[in-house]
Amino acid sequence: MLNIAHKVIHVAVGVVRNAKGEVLIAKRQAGQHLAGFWEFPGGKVEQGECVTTALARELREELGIEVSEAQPLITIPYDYPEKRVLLDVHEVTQYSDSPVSGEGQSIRWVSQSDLRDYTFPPANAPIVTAVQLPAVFCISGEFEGFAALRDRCGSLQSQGITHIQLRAPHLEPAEYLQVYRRLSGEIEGVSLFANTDWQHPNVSQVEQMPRYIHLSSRVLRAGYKPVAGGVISAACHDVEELKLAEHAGAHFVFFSPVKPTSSHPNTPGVGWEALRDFCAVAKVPVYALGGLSELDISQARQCGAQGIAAISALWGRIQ
Ligand SMILES: Nc1nc2c([nH]c(=O)n2[C@@H]2O[C@H](COP(=O)(O)OP(=O)(O)OP(=O)(O)O)[C@@H](O)[C@H]2O)c(=O)[nH]1
Ligand SMILES: [Mg+2]
Repeated sequence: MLNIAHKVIHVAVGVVRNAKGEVLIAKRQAGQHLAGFWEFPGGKVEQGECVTTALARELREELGIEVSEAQPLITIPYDYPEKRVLLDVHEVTQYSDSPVSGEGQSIRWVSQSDLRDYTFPPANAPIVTAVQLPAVFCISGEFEGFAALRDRCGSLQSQGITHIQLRAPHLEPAEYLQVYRRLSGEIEGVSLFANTDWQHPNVSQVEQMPRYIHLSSRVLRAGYKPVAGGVISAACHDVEELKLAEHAGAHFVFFSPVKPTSSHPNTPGVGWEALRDFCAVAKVPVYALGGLSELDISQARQCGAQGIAAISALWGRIQ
């Protein structure tokens, strides 16, 4: 059994991409912990070493590359039966030399979408999610009529937005689903999340659930757990809701409000330190939400978030 007093092993892990956007993975070798699983390269942070120095050293040893720039992507605390690890994952944004197998391990370049075909250690699922998610997530604001909604989403897509949550509290449930389905069919290439706040889903409705589902905190607190198979996001305002979200199988969450926001004018922002504390305990990627724009991505990342989500800053921006 795991001795709770066991020291947490701090591990520096790197997401390395090539010019095609493929990600480098390596196979753990016989004799290593979790032998046979694919992993992202990296290794243990030594005593007195900072995580970025450890990352550069491990990637030099394992792949023969020189890392000159890396950005935090996600931290994952995870308890294996035999050890506790903290995976401190960084996106390697600049490196020199081509990666080669430095320790006899198999290495492979894999497209983002094919990562799902590989078997990673149990702690790694959120890394795969984080690699596949963008830094910016749009939540829809007001719109008048379907054509305006579709055009706005199309415009955002042409500006590089790939993930949108359809938030339309003014629509009745049946109309919401109709608009959602029609829009999904017309904006290919965008992952469109259905906000379940339009109803308390029950078992019969689960059958026709969209592939991308967003759970509002009200739905979360009602104990709703979607059937497996879709991609699930959830809204959280505190760690209690985070635990509910993780229990419901959420692949990623939104944490709000980081700053005061026009959609919730009477709620003060909780601030960056609260975001940092939240991200430190989250086992899934976190989007900072509330009064933020793309100018806040770097600060959000420094706090351990995946990036920012926004209504006002993105929805109003039409080319
Ligand atoms: N590098 C790496 N380690 C991971 C990942 N996922 C995961 O659970 N781990 C765990 O993190 C721990 C430390 O990683 P490591 O074994 O690569 O450390 P290392 O390079 O210093 O290896 P060594 O002890 O053989 O010298 C291991 O228990 C490993 O199973 C991952 O994606 N990459
Ligand atoms: Mg290693």
